[in-house]
Amino acid sequence: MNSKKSHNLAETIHSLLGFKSHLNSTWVKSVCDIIKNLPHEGSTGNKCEGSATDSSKIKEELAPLNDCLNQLNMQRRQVLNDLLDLKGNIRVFCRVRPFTSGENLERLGPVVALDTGSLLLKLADNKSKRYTFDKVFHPGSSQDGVFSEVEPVIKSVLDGYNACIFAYGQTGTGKTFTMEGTSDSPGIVPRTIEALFKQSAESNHTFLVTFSMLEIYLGNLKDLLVPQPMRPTDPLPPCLSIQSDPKGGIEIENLVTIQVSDFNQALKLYRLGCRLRSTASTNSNTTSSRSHCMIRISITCFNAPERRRETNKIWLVDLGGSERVMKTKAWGRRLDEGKAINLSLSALGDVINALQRNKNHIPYRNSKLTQVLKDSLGEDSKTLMLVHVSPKEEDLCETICSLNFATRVKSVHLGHEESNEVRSHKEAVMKNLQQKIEKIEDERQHIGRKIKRLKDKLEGLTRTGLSLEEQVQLSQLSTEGPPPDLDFTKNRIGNVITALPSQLPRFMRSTICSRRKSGMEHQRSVGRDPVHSRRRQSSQRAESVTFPVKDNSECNSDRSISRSTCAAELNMKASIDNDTVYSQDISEFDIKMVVFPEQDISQVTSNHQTTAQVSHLEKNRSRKSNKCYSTKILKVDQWLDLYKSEPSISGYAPRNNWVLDIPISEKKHRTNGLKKTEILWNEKVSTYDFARQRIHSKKEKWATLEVAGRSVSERVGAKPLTLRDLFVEESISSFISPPHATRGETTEHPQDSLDGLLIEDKQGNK
Ligand SMILES: Nc1ncnc2c1ncn2[C@@H]1O[C@H](COP(=O)(O)OP(=O)(O)OP(=O)(O)O)[C@@H](O)[C@H]1O
Repeated sequence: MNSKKSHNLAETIHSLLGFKSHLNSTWVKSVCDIIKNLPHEGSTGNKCEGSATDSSKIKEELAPLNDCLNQLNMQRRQVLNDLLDLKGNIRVFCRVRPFTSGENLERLGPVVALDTGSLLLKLADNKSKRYTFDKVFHPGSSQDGVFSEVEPVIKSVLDGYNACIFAYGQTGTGKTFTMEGTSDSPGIVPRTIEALFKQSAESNHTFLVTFSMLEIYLGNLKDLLVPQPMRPTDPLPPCLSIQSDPKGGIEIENLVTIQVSDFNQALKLYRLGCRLRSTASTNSNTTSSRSHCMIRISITCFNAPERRRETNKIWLVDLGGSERVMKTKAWGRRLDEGKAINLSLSALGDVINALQRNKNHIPYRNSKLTQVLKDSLGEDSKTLMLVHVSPKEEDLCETICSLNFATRVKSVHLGHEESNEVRSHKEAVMKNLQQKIEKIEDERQHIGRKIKRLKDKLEGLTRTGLSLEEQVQLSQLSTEGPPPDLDFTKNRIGNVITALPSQLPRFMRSTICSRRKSGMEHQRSVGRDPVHSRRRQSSQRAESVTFPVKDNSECNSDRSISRSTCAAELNMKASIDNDTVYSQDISEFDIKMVVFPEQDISQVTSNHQTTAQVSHLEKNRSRKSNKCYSTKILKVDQWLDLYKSEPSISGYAPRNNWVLDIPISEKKHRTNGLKKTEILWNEKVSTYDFARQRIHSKKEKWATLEVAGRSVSERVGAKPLTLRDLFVEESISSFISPPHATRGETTEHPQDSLDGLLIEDKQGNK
């Protein structure tokens, strides 16, 4: 059965729903079950008897092996969980950044790493304070070393647990280095993706892995996999809103979720997403992250009862840098960003602290960050917080703040300091568990290899059951009703807004005031000049405010009011204050309010709906009460097709010519025989690597070079780029996204005018 047939079949089954009274969701489920168990085309008909006997023999051999593997999986899950329980479901690590070039290496810093679990902070007057964590990574620690401590959590994710890994710390202390890393030393995100795929391949199950990436900038959620408009006439991407289901599961409406089949695909998506992150130059970091960057990897596995959940997820979060605004002397937009980051970080601290203390009330609703992570923090989720500190004397205050935050987060240990005896007993038990895990792992691998060999043999003889995709379709059909409309190719950005809610019951859909219209949509419906309509709305500038609302609905949504700046407009205004590389900051400037189901139904009734329509709504509501919001999963091609006819992908600047500001000076140099030009873009250095791309001829200058405007990332005279071009262009050779500037670099040829800017090609032609 190919996927097309399955899709049609799914549609056909669904179209029969409601025709007769017995054709209800239970009926759909039983039909689906029958289909799942049907023999396949290849396995019937004129198959020779010999191969049938062979395959039944192989199946006979496979059955006990699979049972055994499942047993081992279950054992491993149990032992690993015991180990993590002992270690603590919320663990806090501390990483001390080494001195970087340009910093005064002669003076010793105040942070002294004592052993693998504690560090000493030297304070004034010969005083010092000792801090203890689950693990301390010294300045010389490697990315490998860090990841080895993270790996058990990844295993837990494959076992069906939700997890969250955070990088916390003052700006410039190495959070992005730890999470993203560099080409030579990849960080936690690429390693996690790699480990997930590697371990899932070794498992006897098939996993459906999806990738999403968003950032929380100034309190607003922004999809990092959606190219963002830079011109006022560009359509706006759909608004993201947080939905919660009765079981406490969190889903983000409209968040692009892409099915990834291997490490390379996921990594390419990650790197494209990294390009869209809001970064800016601050006193502390030339490429400071001004937002929380969140990567969500979801895993679905059917028919694996030993897993904790059928679908679970891991969030990898590079938090915005905490900062003391007094010190950074930030003002204007930088100040707003700093405040928004600090507010949400303290909300995160409150949540983790409340979880650690088993409090009845967990204040998830105090920030978007904690709302998004609600189902991945606490309960049986695994949480890792990596707190980063600077080795510098002048950062002592920030270091104390970060260490106090970390101590607060692991507060469960406070006041319950274990005696040496208890600790050594615990360590012995953990060691024992660790050895057990290793033994089970060896056995698993041995049996896994046997199973693989047999399966390969079997595959040559007969086709296996339904593909994962078919399983997903059938599963969605049997649990939620309508199959997801995967035909996105005809939908464009604006249409997605309308396409998505059409599959939700009315009460789940956003109201007029909750929906942000795309530029095009707005133009169409209001018939006004989009520039004017936007400007009218963009007068607000603030961070998101969330009001806790008592939720007595079966399917509550967080009711929030978001206001923020219209970046498209701000980009147009040349202000030195607005130099955040926020290519996508087209955030909401209207009031967003997600209406509760009951309220919505009563509204509909009062709007003279027929009884039949209301009962249809009710039916939908009860169907959706099992699962409030179903994620639409796109294949990479479907996602690329969504934006295939974009004239230019303004949000994603090509990797090696990252131009988002007015160049003020440039320098040229030669590295390994390759000519490079580095241009200082208003405190931000972009590297042009001519070995990789020859696009920098005179004709192909960026608009920024010719127009004395700001933040126009559009090439003049060059072929317009599509998302597909950029996706294909991404090479896996390096992990790092935009070229990271080296601090303290000076320029050789300062120049104030754009006219004199010369770009060299590989041959050195000007
Ligand atoms: N462990 C490390 N080893 C080597 N270099 C490091 C390490 N940690 C950080 N760095 C370097 O320090 C600089 C700042 O690091 P990074 O940008 O990761 O900080 P950050 O905490 O993410 O800052 P922000 O919050 O402003 O984004 C980078 O040049 C990075 O390469």
